[in-house]
Amino acid sequence: MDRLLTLAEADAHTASLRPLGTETVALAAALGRTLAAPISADRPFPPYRRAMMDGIAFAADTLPATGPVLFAGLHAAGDPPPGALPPGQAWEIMTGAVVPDDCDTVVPYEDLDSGRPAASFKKGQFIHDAGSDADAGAMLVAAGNSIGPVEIAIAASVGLTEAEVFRRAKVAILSTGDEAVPPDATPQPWEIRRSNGPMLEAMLTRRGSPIVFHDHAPDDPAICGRQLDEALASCDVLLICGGISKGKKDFIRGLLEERLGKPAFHGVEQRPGKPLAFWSGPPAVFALPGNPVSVLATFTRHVLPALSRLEGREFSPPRVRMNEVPTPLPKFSWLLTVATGPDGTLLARPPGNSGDFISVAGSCGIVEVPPGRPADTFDFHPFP
Ligand SMILES: Nc1nc2c(c(=O)[nH]1)N[C@H]1C(S)=C(S)[C@@H](COP(=O)(O)OP(=O)(O)OC[C@H]3O[C@@H](n4cnc5c(N)ncnc54)[C@H](O)[C@@H]3O)O[C@H]1N2
Ligand code: MOO
Repeated sequence: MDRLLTLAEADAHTASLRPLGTETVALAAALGRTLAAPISADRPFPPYRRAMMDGIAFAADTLPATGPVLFAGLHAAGDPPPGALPPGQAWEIMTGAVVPDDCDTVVPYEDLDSGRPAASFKKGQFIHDAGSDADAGAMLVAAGNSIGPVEIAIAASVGLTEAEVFRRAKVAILSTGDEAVPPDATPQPWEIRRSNGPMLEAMLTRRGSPIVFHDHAPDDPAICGRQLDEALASCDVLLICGGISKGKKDFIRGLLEERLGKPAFHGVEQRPGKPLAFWSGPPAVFALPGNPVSVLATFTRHVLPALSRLEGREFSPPRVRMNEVPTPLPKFSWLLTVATGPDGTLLARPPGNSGDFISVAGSCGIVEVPPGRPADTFDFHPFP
């Protein structure tokens, strides 16, 4: 490890990462991606005066003072505008139909009384005016926004079948350690089953990252070196877990230095996750400290924002309040695992130590507790 960096100093290094580029994909495949070109209105929204209720449409000033209103006919959604409405009469109109130019009011069926509008209606009611949501040519969604279901709806409504989006970062995972055997193996009493790889794969899958390589390296530098070469050749971001601290078998830094030179940093004033190392690449490499809660916390705090940046979107953590204000550590930032409490506030869910991932079951993210002095609000980094 080198001089320990503060979180802000570490962030300054990962801030050097730049978006990988853009591509055009089918609209359905754009879900979860970042928009690279704005979506603009091809016509006004709504494109015509839209009836908002099933009922009748008429010109309020022409209605006879008493008696039932005569219906001129039925005007449904999808019908072109009808001819002129005879004065004093009304169309039966359906939700989504064009309100004819010579009508100014819609009254729902349930507000009719003896065949005429109950007195309480207001002229102009239940009409969604053309262009009242957006003018033709207006930008509806700016580049840089995440594409969710609403953005898909907007894109479809302006006639897009494809979207220009930022490329996804291709991720490789290499976990390490002779003691960590596959989940389907029966471990010896001195062994454990691997959990870091499956956890990282789950996090990445949740956020839609393509995983192009996933393997486990033994504590053998020659074999591990070959695996590193294969991983580095296939990915935009390599995640290694374990083998990055001070142990006699922690040779990950040396192997990476042979290939990529000195790391941008190795060691951050944070708990858990102090031995985190980063090479800016390409490919960018994060060597995550092997303890499972360290992997969880460093991936969430450092890798997720870096993946967002490579994919064209800056992540800014929301500020949150905690159910109980945590006592800060004297010198290190605390990456504190939290869960959502029954009243919606965040509850601390700290592990016993950074090997204790059982205690953090049910957590939903980490809050960053700055060192030294107590705070009221905290940056929140949710899990994907
Ligand atoms: N002399 C020092 N020793 C340690 C320091 C230090 O500063 N000086 N830092 C400690 C901290 S903090 C951490 S975190 C760990 C990180 O060490 P490594 O990145 O080298 O990780 P490993 O030693 O390989 O493993 C640590 C721990 O995690 C378990 N592990 C590893 N891989 C997996 C996996 N795929 N699934 C589940 N569990 C895994 C491993 O068995 C170890 O128990 O170093 C401290 N030591
Ligand atoms: O800080 Mo290490 O990441 O706790 O065990």
